[in-house]
Amino acid sequence: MNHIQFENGKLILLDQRKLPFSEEFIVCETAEDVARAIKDMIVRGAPAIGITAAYGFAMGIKEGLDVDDVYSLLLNTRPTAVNLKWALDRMKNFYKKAGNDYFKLLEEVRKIHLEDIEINRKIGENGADLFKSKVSILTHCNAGALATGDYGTALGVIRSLHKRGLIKKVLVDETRPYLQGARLTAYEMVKEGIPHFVITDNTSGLLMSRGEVDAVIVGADRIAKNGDTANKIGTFMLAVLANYFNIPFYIAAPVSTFDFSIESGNEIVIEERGRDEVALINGKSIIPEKSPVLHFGFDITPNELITGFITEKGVVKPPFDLLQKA
Ligand SMILES: CSC[C@@H](O)[C@@H](O)C(=O)COP(=O)(O)O
Repeated sequence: MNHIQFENGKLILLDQRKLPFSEEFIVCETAEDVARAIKDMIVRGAPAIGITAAYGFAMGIKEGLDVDDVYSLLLNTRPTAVNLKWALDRMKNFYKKAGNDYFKLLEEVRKIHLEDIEINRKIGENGADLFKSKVSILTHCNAGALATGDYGTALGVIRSLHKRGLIKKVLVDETRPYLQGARLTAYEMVKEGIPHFVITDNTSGLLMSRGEVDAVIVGADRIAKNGDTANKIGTFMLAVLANYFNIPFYIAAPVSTFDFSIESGNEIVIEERGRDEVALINGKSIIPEKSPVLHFGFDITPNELITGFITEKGVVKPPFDLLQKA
């Protein structure tokens, strides 16, 4: 998937707001453009925004911006996904050693980008090892190639399972209101020829009660030291349902999504977004003009509802000692 490309000093991003109906690209020429692209969700998904911000950092330094200014410009775009801070911290530390040598900075960004793809393949294989027969997997939001450097985390596991001939079907939550599932995950499933059904967000209980779901696998935006996990709004409800029906519930995420500086999910800032995303469908209001909305982008799933964390270092549970070793 060529959704994040860097050519001749410009960052070219596939405009994910337009998918699946048109594949249009946006060209970012400055760090400011990159920050806007993250804020406006032209690119989204925790690892993908980290990679994008790292390109923006290198571009900002080339423009002659102050290092702290470019760091905070990019960091203040979206609050919940910790991969953004992880990538910017790595770039800032690298800058301290390499100085403003743009080509060296760019090399480091490409490293981050390629490493992420490699990590996702490992996550995919580690996750696929959990299953020995054909399974139906339910997923929420888009934790796919589009949300990462490529291949995906939760969808990485699904891709690896599919290669092994072990996917019966993927149940794709539409993921209101931004419809990352209906628009983006379904788009990836079609491209890969993976059998799937798009379902409304309120269908999972019925399917679980009928034995139609063997496991739930989703991505994450930030995982606290105790395993509490922030992911797309609606993830928590799925975890509660899965627990009720005794269905394994997995988080698939790279080590860069773990935030060992916070003890629990209470410390995670949850993004709140504008009214229009909830109130409008295709530009038309579906609610009374006077109704306000509550629109949280993410929720926190408590660690006790999570069967395991599928990472590039293996499938783990808290305490995450193994992940904290270099
Ligand atoms: C591998 S992506 C993991 C998460 O970032 C994903 O599940 C998610 O919640 C994305 O939210 P988004 O608001 O689309 O950026």
